[in-house]
Amino acid sequence: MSNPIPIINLADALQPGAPCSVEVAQAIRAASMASGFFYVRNHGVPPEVVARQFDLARQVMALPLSTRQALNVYASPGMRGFEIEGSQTLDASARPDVKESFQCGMDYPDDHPYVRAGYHFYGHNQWPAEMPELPAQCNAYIQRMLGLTRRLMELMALSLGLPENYFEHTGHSPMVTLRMIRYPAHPEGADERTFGAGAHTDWGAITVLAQDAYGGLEVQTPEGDWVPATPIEGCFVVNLGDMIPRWTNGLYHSNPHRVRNVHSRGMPRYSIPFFYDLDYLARIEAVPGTVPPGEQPRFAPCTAGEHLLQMYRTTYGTAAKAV
Ligand SMILES: O=C(O)CCC(=O)C(=O)O
Ligand SMILES: [Fe+2]
Repeated sequence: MSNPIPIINLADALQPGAPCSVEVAQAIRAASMASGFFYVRNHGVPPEVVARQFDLARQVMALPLSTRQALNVYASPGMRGFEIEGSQTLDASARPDVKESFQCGMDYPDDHPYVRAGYHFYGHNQWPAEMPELPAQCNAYIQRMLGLTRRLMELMALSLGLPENYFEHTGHSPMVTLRMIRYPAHPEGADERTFGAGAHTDWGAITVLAQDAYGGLEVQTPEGDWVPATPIEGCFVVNLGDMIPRWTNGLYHSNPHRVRNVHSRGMPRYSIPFFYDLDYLARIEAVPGTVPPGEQPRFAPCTAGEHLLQMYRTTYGTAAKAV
């Protein structure tokens, strides 16, 4: 089957005002109105940067269970640290996810107003002492991803007929999560309710996913079929999170996706999603031109922080409610 997820070439659209920005924005609009998934190629992040992050993912997930348990996400107000296998159930009708991960975000200083206010997601990272270089290495990758997602937000604004900088104010102190996931081989004899990551939509604004060569990610099309998001060398998979349909009154989609590590011949699969989830206080309500005259917006306005907190509580169960 041909791959229905389009590939968008960012080469001549990486800078504000770049000559191909409008054409690229149109391609983003088409993909966003379909499944909300597309690949980006020539995205400006060198292959060696991505390869190094995969090396780190393998190393960090190979740390002893005792380290991973001591630094588990529940010990951190912002859900930073290790997710032990079975912690998260992305699809409430399925079994707990067969995956484990390490997640980190931006370390805002103690005197940052959001840290002082105790906003969720502005807590500190939990770093394993065994890998002293990890904080700087992850931070460098986060900065790369931030540059790319900010540009994608500009192209998204253009795609909606808005000024390129329309969303700029929503990204001042963003919530971001860098996640390095290890999927063990799909358990033999597993039933149909078993997934590496159960069917879910992402919750934030934009996700940029690096995946290894095995595949296993599937995306639901608007018709309801599941299609593979086959790995393509040099490309990231980009998908929209639920904040974008809220922002576009349902014009753009954040489609369900899921993972089963069934193509790796028994090897673990690694993936590295980067979630760009906006400023905690960013208000999310239908942007101009998306609500037909005489109609009411389909979604109640909310802040990005409120929306995200609700989703964490739903999928991590009661333990996350305590944080
Ligand atoms: O591992 C993947 O390919 C996708 C992961 C994912 O969808 C997520 O973490 O939200
Ligand atoms: Fe996802």
